[in-house]
Amino acid sequence: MRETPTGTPDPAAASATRDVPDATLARLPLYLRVLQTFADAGAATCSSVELAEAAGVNPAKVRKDLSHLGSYGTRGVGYDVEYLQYQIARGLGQTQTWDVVIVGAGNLGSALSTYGGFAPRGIRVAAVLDTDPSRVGSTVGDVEVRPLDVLDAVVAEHAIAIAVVAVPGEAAQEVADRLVAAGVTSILNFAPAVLQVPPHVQVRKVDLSVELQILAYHEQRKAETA
Ligand SMILES: NC(=O)c1ccc[n+]([C@@H]2O[C@H](COP(=O)([O-])OP(=O)(O)OC[C@H]3O[C@@H](n4cnc5c(N)ncnc54)[C@H](O)[C@@H]3O)[C@@H](O)[C@H]2O)c1
Repeated sequence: MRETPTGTPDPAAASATRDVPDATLARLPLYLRVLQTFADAGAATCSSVELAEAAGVNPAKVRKDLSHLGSYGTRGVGYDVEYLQYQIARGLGQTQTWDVVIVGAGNLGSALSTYGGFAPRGIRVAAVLDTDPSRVGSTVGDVEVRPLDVLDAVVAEHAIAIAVVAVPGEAAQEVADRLVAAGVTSILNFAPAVLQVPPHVQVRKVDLSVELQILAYHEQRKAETA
């Protein structure tokens, strides 16, 4: 069981995201940001319409998204802002700290490990590993780059379930195999490779070039219709 930042086991957090669709999960951080602006403005409650307008989502979708977290609001009153913030944070696993390991301490791995935006969301880079002896022993952010050989020990020591793959495409499958063997069950893959993993392991692939290509496509369409 992972622990909350205060060290208290949080069983509710472990089950909070069960059965929540990915599309809903992707909108929850947006709601969280909007709710923080409401809280900063001193609002104790908000309606689904207010939340929807501020988030740029339709109100029915907001209500459906929040119902996945067991949050239905109160008729005529709306949602309690503070409690909804807690429920969403719990749904996103942010009431607990998740230690992750980054494999590959090159341009991308280094940038990710020094990024300050993970910690507020309950993600801590516990280890950065690389096979290049010239990188091992250097420091990225607060973390010393260690050899890939310590993977098993690092995963066991920090009870790591989540890993980031930031190695060249040709090394990605071998790294994934080692991660799975070490006990990692979730992989965020940046490498240009389709990873083969057992069914109990979840892989999410990030490809910024695809995102840029989509924007380029829309720009081209705009230019064509102009
Ligand atoms: N998906 C995206 O949007 C996106 C964006 C940028 C880069 N990338 C990909 O991310 C990966 C990293 O890119 P980069 O620019 O940081 O490359 P890089 O060459 O700077 O870094 C790669 C690092 O991986 C290490 N490495 C190689 N084999 C290894 C292994 N078996 N185990 C552990 N470490 C190993 C290397 O020593 C190096 O430090 C590449 O596959 C690249 O194509 C993806």
